[in-house]
Amino acid sequence: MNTAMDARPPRHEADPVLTIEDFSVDYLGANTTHAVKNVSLTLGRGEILGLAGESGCGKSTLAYGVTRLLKPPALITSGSATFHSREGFSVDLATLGGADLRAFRWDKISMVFQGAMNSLNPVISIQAQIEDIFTTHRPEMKKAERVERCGDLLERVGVDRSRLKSFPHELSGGMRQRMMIAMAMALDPQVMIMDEPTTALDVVVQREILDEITRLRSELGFAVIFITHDLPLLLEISDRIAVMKAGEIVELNDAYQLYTNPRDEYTKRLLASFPSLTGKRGDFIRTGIADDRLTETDQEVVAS
Ligand SMILES: Nc1ncnc2c1ncn2[C@@H]1O[C@H](COP(=O)(O)OP(=O)(O)OP(=O)(O)O)[C@@H](O)[C@H]1O
Repeated sequence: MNTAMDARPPRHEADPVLTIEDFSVDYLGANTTHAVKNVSLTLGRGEILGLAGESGCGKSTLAYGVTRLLKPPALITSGSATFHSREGFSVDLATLGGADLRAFRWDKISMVFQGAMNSLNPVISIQAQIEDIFTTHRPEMKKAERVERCGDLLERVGVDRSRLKSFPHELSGGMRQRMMIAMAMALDPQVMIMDEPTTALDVVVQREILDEITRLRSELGFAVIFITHDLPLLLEISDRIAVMKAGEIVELNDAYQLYTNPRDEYTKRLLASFPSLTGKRGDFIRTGIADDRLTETDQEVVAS
């Protein structure tokens, strides 16, 4: 029976923060690659959307394309990406150029890329590197406030503020990646795109950072596009998951629905390729994070 609740559009449609429509990207050359083909999706405000799919299916190209970071031979051949600000305005990212686009990227949409922690400048202190974001984007901010904010940011991601004086080589990989996440959050963006942000880290550190991301998302309300080929990880942290294959989204659904009732053959194969997902359901719920997605019957299965 349809209730008033059922009639309501899903949250991501009712309150979108990013709308991607018919987005296509080619890499031009003797053998042109159609890396992203007519992708449409809507990211809801505060939502974690997982983007899964095997290596080379176009996940990163989509992320770089949407944020206009692609360089030739990449060419956006169709579509648009529109950001809907919580302040009430919408902007087609294609209409932004140069300084506007750079400002927009830190301010409204920020990114954490795989291996980004290795691109930190080794001879500049952590403080100076974070402070630089404020000096550039918030020039009116006073020095004392900048330093205070740098310390707050580090603490937000679980790094002691005394580390501000350290240099990148003095921090562990996990700490450096936390610092990248802190930097991406510096200007309170409404969307964060994370491309394999924890892949290079050991599983314990990876787990800590993922918990941190989900906690901060609840606290600060930003939306995340989380890209990885690690489907079990996505099932734990995502509200919805889009599965990509050969440049196209073949399935997009609520994470739990996708896990329990995959519709596309490729999604089924992807799920089956992770042994831990084919065992008892308790194997999949590696932490308590996803417990609230389970029905009572599922809870009994996990408990037994
Ligand atoms: N600079 C480039 N020039 C030509 N082709 C490219 C370039 N970068 C990526 N491609 C191709 O575009 C397709 C999509 O690649 P992309 O890196 O977006 O996939 P991905 O799903 O993010 O992979 P991974 O998980 O390995 O990062 C692949 O066929 C890849 O070979």
